[in-house]
Amino acid sequence: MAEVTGNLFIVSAPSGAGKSSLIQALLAQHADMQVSVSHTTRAPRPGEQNGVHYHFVKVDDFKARIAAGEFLEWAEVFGNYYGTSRTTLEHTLQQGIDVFLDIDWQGARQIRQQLPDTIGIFILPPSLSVLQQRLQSRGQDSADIIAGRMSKAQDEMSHADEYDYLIVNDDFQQALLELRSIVLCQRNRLIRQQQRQQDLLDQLLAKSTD
Ligand SMILES: Nc1ncnc2c1ncn2[C@@H]1O[C@H](COP(=O)(O)OP(=O)(O)OP(=O)(O)O)[C@@H](O)[C@H]1O
Ligand SMILES: Nc1nc2c(ncn2[C@@H]2O[C@H](COP(=O)(O)O)[C@@H](O)[C@H]2O)c(=O)[nH]1
Repeated sequence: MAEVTGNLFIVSAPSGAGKSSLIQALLAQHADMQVSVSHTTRAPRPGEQNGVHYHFVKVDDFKARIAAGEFLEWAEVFGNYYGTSRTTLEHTLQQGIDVFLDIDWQGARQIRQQLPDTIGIFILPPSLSVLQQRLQSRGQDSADIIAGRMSKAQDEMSHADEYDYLIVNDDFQQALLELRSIVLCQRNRLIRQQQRQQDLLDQLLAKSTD
């Protein structure tokens, strides 16, 4: 039996809609899934650890990695660079591990062009005022940064129709249940599909040796 590769899930949302919280809550229930740790030129927030939340790098370092083709996707978001390491992601998927990318719509487009089987999930806030309250109550960004992120929220949401699934994150537990259902259904589908392909291959090989 051939090895089953992992599923790749992209989760996007306007800043503060709750995508990181939802992914972390799902991973707490499924230790066999992982979230990709991006590189960023953004300064760490209080409590953020290098290599855990992000790989924090300088702009020159990030640009050198772009030039070396290290990123499967990268984008400038809210004035900082963010990118996904190609080799780390490929290695994790090859081990059969499902991976989440917490990335913006620009990165999602780049991934879809290269890996069309990727499953895209877009998280919507119940309203813009709730989004603003969440950014404020998170208590990690200045008023200026929150204003900048709010000004980009509608632009990010205008790309929601490029994704396979939409989840409105109003009640957190309900949204988590929806995310979990999508992920588990897709996982079962991929396992069945890969098993069918393997069965077909086995039959062809058996015939050719008859
Ligand atoms: N359903 C919910 N109800 C109330 N608060 C929520 C809900 N979902 C998330 N939050 C809170 O909203 C804040 C923003 O959530 P989170 O950091 O997960 O957003 P995000 O989409 O990952 O943002 P960013 O793109 O800026 O990283 C956090 O303080 C989180 O605890
Ligand atoms: N295209 C990419 N976007 C990314 C990546 N990592 C994070 N992000 C997105 O940036 C914003 C801001 O994140 P924050 O941690 O500063 O709040 C958010 O929309 C993330 O999804 C990436 O590797 N590529």
